[in-house]
Amino acid sequence: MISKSLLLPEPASPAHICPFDQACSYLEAAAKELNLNQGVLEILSHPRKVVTVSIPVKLDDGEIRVLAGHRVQHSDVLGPYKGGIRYHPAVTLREVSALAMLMTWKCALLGIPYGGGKGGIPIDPKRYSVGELERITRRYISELIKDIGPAVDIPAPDMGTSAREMAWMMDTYSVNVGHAVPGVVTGKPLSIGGSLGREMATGRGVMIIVREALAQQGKSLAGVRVAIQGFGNVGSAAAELLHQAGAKIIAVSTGAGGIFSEVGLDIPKLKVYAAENRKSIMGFPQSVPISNADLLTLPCDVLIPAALENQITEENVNQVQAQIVAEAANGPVTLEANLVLEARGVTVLPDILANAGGVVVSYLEWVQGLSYVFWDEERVNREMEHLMVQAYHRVIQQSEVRQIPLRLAAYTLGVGRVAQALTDRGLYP
Ligand SMILES: NC(=O)C1=CN([C@@H]2O[C@H](COP(=O)(O)OP(=O)(O)OC[C@H]3O[C@@H](n4cnc5c(N)ncnc54)[C@H](O)[C@@H]3O)[C@@H](O)[C@H]2O)C=CC1
Ligand SMILES: O=C(O)CCC(=O)C(=O)O
Repeated sequence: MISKSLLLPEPASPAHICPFDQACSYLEAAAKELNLNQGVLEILSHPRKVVTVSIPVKLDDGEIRVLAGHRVQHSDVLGPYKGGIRYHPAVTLREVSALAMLMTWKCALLGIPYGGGKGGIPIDPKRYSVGELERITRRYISELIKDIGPAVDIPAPDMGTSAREMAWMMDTYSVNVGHAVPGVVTGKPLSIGGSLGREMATGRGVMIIVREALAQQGKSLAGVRVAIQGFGNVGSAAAELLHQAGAKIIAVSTGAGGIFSEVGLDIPKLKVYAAENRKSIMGFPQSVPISNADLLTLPCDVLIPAALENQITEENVNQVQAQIVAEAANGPVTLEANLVLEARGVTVLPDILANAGGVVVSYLEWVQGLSYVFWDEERVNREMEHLMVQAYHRVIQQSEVRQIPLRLAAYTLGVGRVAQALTDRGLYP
């Protein structure tokens, strides 16, 4: 039995589904399948570095508040730590640590030369003004100056952050070191070295993986009924591209609830509606309201959770009707629910594969920045699609050869690659 993590506080209560314990369980299953050395497993079970900083911020009304900012660096065996920064009230050190570990396997699975990291601040960004968010972001990055950098640790957007925050981060880092360093973050605006295609990349990757999974069942995207939880960066891009490919998006949601249409939602119009209504989708013409809970159990072909972790659990898994669950979010299906879905023959496309389009285009952005040559969007999308499709087929092959489910197949590929590199490098002597 491994000691989970010496570096992290215990979860709040035994009943709480701890994302870090879940991530360790998946790692242990992969280690068992690979017959991995116990010492290697022990190393991979621990984040290499855990940083928590205080972020004092003066709010617009003069109040001083001190926030916590986390950055967890799980592994840099294959290259610089890589992963997004999340602004959400539910952020905890254990959640960020789990997400950092997932990034390590994701980058390894996709064959891109990065380790895994993740950061987060437990705030609801909707409750702060733009000025307050800028001050919070700049102070957070100032506190992390020595821990990040284009060859060290490269943040990117995650829930609650976007190109805007990446620009503030790039500027703060650059001012601190005395010269412009665009490569310190990815997911930046185009004006400072961002890549065409990054904004839609995670959703595009989800569409590609769903398309490949359907093709394997002899089906196409045309007419397939899809329900999507979360209509942010990932959910809305996936919805748009699936809609373009002929799928029928029957339901989408945000944290405030969802909307349903039996004939399918007009996604381009919905995107305009949400942009005009401060991201709210409620009241969209020719739709009826639906709760987030009901969305997950709708009769549909493909279910895409694209918001938070732990959305499909032991409690609701038996009501899930989709034949394909594509994990656009990180960790939306719990360990127990995953077992139930697998036993029922539902195809679960695991997060480290299904949502890897974002980090792949982050990598392409970094490559373009380092080479000072920028590509057109068609090339970015083509290169990303190539890497995603290759990874999909590697996972399918691993699953068939070892007779294991797709998640375990993906994990064995990611974990196996890192373990090999760790051993070749000499186990961090
Ligand atoms: N942005 C990226 O490039 C990547 C994001 N992801 C994952 O995708 C997921 C979504 O991220 P983004 O789209 O970037 O975030 P976002 O902040 O752009 O959008 C999040 C969406 O989820 C909704 N939401 C929040 N709480 C909810 C709840 N309790 N129930 C239902 N919906 C809720 C929000 O209203 C919003 O529509 C996260 O799990 C993230 O880690 C994964 C890979 C890359
Ligand atoms: O683009 C990146 O570097 C990371 C995206 C991310 O945080 C994720 O894949 O979960």
